[in-house]
Amino acid sequence: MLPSIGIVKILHESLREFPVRALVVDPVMVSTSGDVLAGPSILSSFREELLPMADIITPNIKEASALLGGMPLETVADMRSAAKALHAIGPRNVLVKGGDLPDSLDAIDIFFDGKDCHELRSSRIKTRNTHGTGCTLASCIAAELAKGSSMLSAVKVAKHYVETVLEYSKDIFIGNGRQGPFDHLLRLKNGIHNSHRQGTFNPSNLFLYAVTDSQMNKKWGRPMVDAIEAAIEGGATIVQLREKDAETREFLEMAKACVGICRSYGVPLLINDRVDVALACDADGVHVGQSDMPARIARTLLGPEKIIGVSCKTPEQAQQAWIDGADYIGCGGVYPTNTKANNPTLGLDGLKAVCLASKLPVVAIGGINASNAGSVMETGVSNLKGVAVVSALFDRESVLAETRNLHAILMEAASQVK
Ligand SMILES: Cc1ncc(COP(=O)(O)OP(=O)(O)O)c(N)n1
Ligand SMILES: Cc1nc(C(=O)O)sc1CCOP(=O)(O)O
Ligand SMILES: [Mg+2]
Repeated sequence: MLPSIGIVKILHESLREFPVRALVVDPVMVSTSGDVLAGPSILSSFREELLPMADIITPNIKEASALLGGMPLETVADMRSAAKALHAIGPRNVLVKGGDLPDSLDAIDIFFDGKDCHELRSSRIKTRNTHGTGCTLASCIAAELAKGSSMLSAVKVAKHYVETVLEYSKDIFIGNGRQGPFDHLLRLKNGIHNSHRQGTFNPSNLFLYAVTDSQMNKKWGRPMVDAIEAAIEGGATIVQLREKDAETREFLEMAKACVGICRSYGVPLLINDRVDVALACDADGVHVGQSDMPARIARTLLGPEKIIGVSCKTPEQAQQAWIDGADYIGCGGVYPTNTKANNPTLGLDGLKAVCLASKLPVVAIGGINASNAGSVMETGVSNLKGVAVVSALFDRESVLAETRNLHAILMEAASQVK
């Protein structure tokens, strides 16, 4: 809430001097309750100074109309035109919030990124407790961007959060006045933070990352589901189904069976390469490499809740993974491997360079086994969260024993680093 031209100017100068990673501008002028919070005198400084710097602006329809010189906004089509007109002023993305749109059963927002216009719908919750919804939405977008989400994904998560909290707090009665507040602590109170399916990705899941290989399991004469169950029993904290030879239908059937096993243990299951298979079996996410579907597109297809990992061998790729909205990076080959043909070896220095280039959690992969896993973990880079392993678990007689042993080694190394 910036009530004077002087304050807008100081903010503008400070942001030029100390640029931020992502600037979310909620041009607070008229509240949902109709109160005027910043007068028309500062409209031009908003337009000229703040809006062009913004990564996203989030006006409600009254604010969008005011910023556009009183343009009437009564329909979704008007909101689309307004989003485009506001984009022309300079912000990189625009979200026009239609919560106050008359005659609409849903709460419809229009998101425009300069190219595509998205209509984002959520159900309209009947409640008087709407105080602070706009501020919460903008803050949640900022928090999601800080965590590395793409813009559209951040907006979707924020909208979903506001909708969920409105529903949760719709019957609270406290205080006086026409509107009541809503209760942001829903997740804590409902224990949602304990469930990776409903919350966001937990980087500690990367600690012991088991990547399957059907050839190896065939060689040892065991079904894939048995191998996965043994790995989980031994301490695997996440599983990736990596099927390089299977036909789509066979892959999907296997994936469904593996989802069942992993879900019964509360361990996330990711699908390597195939976003379609991940969607079809409702896996927890995908892992994609530099020649697979780009993570940015996978995020659009899978939505904000699914886990997306990206293989990165260079600091540039690591920076891109963050921009694309990935949840974690798989970095390798740390050591030479026979499991993936022609895979370049980065060594521990290459691994460190990738870790330092990103805030995303990283899992190391490639030639890692019981004899070198400790050294990998002891590199001590704070965002290196674990190791991903194929042959050292699955090209062995006892998956259970190998996973247990590796888990113990990693626990020991992690305690040294602390
Ligand atoms: C955890 C993890 N890291 C890296 C990879 C390799 O992915 P990619 O480069 O796409 O190669 P393929 O595995 O698809 O051959 C991975 N699968 N998992
Ligand atoms: C699947 C994969 N990706 C790699 C990468 O460097 O991105 S190395 C690799 C194979 C890892 O198998 P193992 O644990 O048997 O060495
Ligand atoms: Mg791949």
